[in-house]
Amino acid sequence: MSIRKKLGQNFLNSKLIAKFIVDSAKISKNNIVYEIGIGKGILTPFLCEKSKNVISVEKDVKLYEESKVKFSKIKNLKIIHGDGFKQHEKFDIFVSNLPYSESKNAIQWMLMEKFQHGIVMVQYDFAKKLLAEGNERKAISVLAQSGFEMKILKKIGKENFTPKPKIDSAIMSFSRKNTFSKELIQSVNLMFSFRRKKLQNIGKKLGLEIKSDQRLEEMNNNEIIKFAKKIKKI
Ligand SMILES: C[S@@+](CC[C@H](N)C(=O)[O-])C[C@H]1O[C@@H](n2cnc3c(N)ncnc32)[C@H](O)[C@@H]1O
Repeated sequence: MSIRKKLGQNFLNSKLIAKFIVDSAKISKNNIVYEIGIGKGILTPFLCEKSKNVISVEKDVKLYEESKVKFSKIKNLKIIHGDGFKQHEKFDIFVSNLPYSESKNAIQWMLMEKFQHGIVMVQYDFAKKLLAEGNERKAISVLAQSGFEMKILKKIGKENFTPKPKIDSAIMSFSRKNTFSKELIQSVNLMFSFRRKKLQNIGKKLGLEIKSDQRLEEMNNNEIIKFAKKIKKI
């Protein structure tokens, strides 16, 4: 697979949309903003104008080097070469046009972090999956809905990216409700791997005695998280 595909390098080509993203992030002069994937840097200078500091991480060494040169005069910007999901930086607001190849990981990472709100671009279909209800829910929908208040702010046509991807995107807002541990996230994923099973059968598989013939798909998000906390202990 090419680096471009592996790292989800479809760059936003509209300054108007970049400004919309930055305005939606409701940044003030005492905020530290964290960006994953500086790319060609369409968001970054606008983020720097509004905030106290911006930390931007880029995995592609070529793009990292280019942006170091391009933005050498911006004093409140720190650019890091590496994996944005493996840094230990403190920040208030998360902003990213996410590499699509990492959407699910990114949401799981966001759930474990402590920031209050974020603006994130994802593929439109993935945004719909995050907001899915009832039977349509996946583990990631239950997790994201339990951790964040989420909204699609704007659908963005694929023509606004270079190179043009196959599908449209969506700008989403995320407001923190809960933070989750890695173990809890794993238990919810585990429960969904037994999707059609009754709770007592899921329990049996895990060596737990649970007296309930309720099925996962009949449970609301709170009930699923409560059950996941119970099995997390094993
Ligand atoms: C969809 S592009 C967005 C780039 C730019 N922010 C924009 O809006 O045009 C995703 C960027 O994330 C970078 N990237 C992919 N995975 C990454 C990771 N794990 N950590 C940091 N950067 C990553 C890619 O190299 C690419 O520059």
